[in-house]
Amino acid sequence: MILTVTPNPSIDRTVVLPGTLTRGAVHRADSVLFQPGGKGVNISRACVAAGVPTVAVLPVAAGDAFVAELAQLGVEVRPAPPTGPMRINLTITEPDGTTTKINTAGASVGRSDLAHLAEIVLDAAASVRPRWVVLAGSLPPGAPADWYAQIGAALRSDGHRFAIDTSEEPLTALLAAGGPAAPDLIKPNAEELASATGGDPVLFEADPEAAATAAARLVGTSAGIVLATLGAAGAVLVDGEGAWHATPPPTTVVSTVGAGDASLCGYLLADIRGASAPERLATAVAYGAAAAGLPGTTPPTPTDLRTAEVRVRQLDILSSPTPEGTPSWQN
Ligand SMILES: O=P(O)(O)OC[C@@]1(O)O[C@H](CO)[C@@H](O)[C@@H]1O
Repeated sequence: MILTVTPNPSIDRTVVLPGTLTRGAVHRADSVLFQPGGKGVNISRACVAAGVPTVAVLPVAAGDAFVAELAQLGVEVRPAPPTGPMRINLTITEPDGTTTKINTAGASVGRSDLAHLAEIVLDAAASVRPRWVVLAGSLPPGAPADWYAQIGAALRSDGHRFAIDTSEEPLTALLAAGGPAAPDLIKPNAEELASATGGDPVLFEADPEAAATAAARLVGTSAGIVLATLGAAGAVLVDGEGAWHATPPPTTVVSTVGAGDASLCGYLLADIRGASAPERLATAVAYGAAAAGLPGTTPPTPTDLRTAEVRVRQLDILSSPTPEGTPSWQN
């Protein structure tokens, strides 16, 4: 069972262009997709496709078509306030896989809405006893940047393991909080890793060792495990035992939307079945690559995966011991 929390869900509208996007020009679309979106929602959808039970907590009215559509896809939703209009996020894809995304802000929340959302998350976690709670995506306007840190600390004190995929201020606030609010797992992309560690995202995608070295600085202080996705360069995994890099199979990219969510989901699914760290990373990368090969925000199913073609290698970035003989991030 994986419990996902998406405080700022979206309807993902994807416009598929037959050619290259030109700023200022009029285009005619090949097709248009409308899909339920938001990072936690995408993870719940991938769980269902893999046959793993999931519950998705999100601010939405119980009678909303969004909930009905997710129910039809097999995702059980625990609705929470506020129930303002669901935001619509726009994706434009080009035939070569170039993906342009414009995300809107979402409905504003007040203090009591957030308290109610937190209560629903904690109640859901207490009733379904998930193997993982995933807190994912941006926070809606009006939410304090440290909302994830607050809910993370509450989940931790109730004995839950939680993973986080977020960006900008909520990520900064979470990493700064540390202590009981430190997540068991974070899944930054190259840009988020760079913003958290002061590095260069272009360098991280070109040099996975550099990405892993930066990620290692967060392990043990800001997070238990870092799974950093690096686009076409695959992903690196750094935990208390070591560091690994995995490259994806050759992939014809259709839409990169949700590839990071799929990677995180793949990692968690492999973790639940007791896989080793390199296997967890391989599954994450297979899921991310499969998602990138699918249109719009379409989560992969197990039949889309080419896990055997993922190449994993151990990185020796953690092998230089401190004088006491333990890697510095474990001190
Ligand atoms: O604005 P956020 O919350 O950061 O991201 C939202 C979003 O881009 O994330 C998913 C892909 O990861 C999409 O389904 C959705 O539109």
